[in-house]
Amino acid sequence: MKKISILGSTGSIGTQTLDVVRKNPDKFKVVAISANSSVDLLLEQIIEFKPKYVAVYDEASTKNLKERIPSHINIEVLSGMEGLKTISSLDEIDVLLTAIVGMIGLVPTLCAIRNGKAIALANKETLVTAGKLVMGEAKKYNVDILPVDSEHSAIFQCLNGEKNKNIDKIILTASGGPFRGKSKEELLNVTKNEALKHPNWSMGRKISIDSSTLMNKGLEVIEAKWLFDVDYKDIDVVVHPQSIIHSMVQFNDSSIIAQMGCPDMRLPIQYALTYPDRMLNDFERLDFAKFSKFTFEKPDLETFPCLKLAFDCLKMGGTYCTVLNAANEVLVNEFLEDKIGFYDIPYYIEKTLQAHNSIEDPTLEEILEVDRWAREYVKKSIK
Ligand SMILES: NC(=O)C1=CN([C@@H]2O[C@H](COP(=O)(O)OP(=O)(O)OC[C@H]3O[C@@H](n4cnc5c(N)ncnc54)[C@H](OP(=O)(O)O)[C@@H]3O)[C@@H](O)[C@H]2O)C=CC1
Ligand SMILES: CC(=O)[C@@H](O)[C@H](O)COP(=O)(O)O
Ligand SMILES: [Mn+2]
Repeated sequence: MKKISILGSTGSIGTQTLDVVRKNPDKFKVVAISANSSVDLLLEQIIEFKPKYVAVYDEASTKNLKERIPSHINIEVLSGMEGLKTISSLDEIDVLLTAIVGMIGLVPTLCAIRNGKAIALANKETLVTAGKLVMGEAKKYNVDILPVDSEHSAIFQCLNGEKNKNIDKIILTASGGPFRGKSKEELLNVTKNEALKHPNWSMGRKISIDSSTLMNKGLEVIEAKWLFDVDYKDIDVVVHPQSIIHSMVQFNDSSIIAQMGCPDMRLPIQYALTYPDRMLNDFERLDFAKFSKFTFEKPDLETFPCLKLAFDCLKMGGTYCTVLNAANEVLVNEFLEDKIGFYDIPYYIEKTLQAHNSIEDPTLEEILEVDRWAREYVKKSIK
């Protein structure tokens, strides 16, 4: 029985994780759940999964939840960052599944690692903002970081039984998002509702906007660099609009191994929880006869500058990726609130990067400070 704590149980990845648990009650037990403020859904999850702990980040929502939990239910209710850290490092858990969105997941993830907990990592922003630090701590504490992101799970599966040094390159597939094939002129005035319509995946709002700008692929390039210890020059991005090949690895003998499947995040979630085993499930099987073609294209870096900015940040190193991530989090939020346009996202990210004095080998405190600086700089710039 694997005992799980979930950061962000109410979101897209969180609820799909609970679905995997629901189907396998003899294999998994949810010990702790958490959210920012989705009290109604937390209450339903508490009643169904009977966790021992719940952490709510938002203070008013914590109070609201406490008042509504039926008196016969025995559960410890925690609050704020301390609550997230506590449920990430509980003695009774085996794995922390990070389904929280944004770099707010960094500190609790580090806390879990330092307490020897395996990490099933969906929260890519944690590795984007502090990849070197997180992977260094994972090595020091001998902790597995098991990828949940579909592309990284695919690469992880392709590398199963292989030695990393034989990698020629990693080929990350991208759907191209809802605006694939459009020109810059056509995208100048797109709305958030258009940007939220991902062609193949149903996901949370932040990652959906990131997919529409191709920043998601940029964040994934950075995530891949840290997870698989490869140089940015050895990571290629190819647009594959069908999202059936989830990513590939080319080895030094020219052989390419790909991982495929129907687009369903429950598979990489399940694999991260059962690794190194596989587990029978009833998920849809891929029917090749249904596909008249699999297609591949080069990403359009002119129309989607965010992907190039991510490569540039990896190349420059230091704290540039921290700034990229922080600026992007603020700007995506502003776009979702209709306060800025689609192309303001790359414009203000670039402006913030240009104003940044990078720090080599930053400590956690320096990363948090750079993150704070970048957020403030962006907010002042767009006023
Ligand atoms: N969705 C997907 O298919 C994929 C997602 N990912 C990555 O997984 C992560 C989660 O994405 P997704 O599930 O789509 O996001 P959602 O927006 O659907 O869910 C986010 C979750 O995080 C919680 N949360 C947000 N802020 C806080 C906070 N301050 N404290 C505690 N909890 C918080 C939310 O709680 P509340 O409900 O209260 O707001 C919610 O449970 C992201 O990093 C994303 O990039 C990676 C691959 C695929
Ligand atoms: C499901 C998943 O892992 C997402 O990150 C997805 O890959 C988004 O698709 P694109 O960013 O390729 O549009
Ligand atoms: Mn992905």
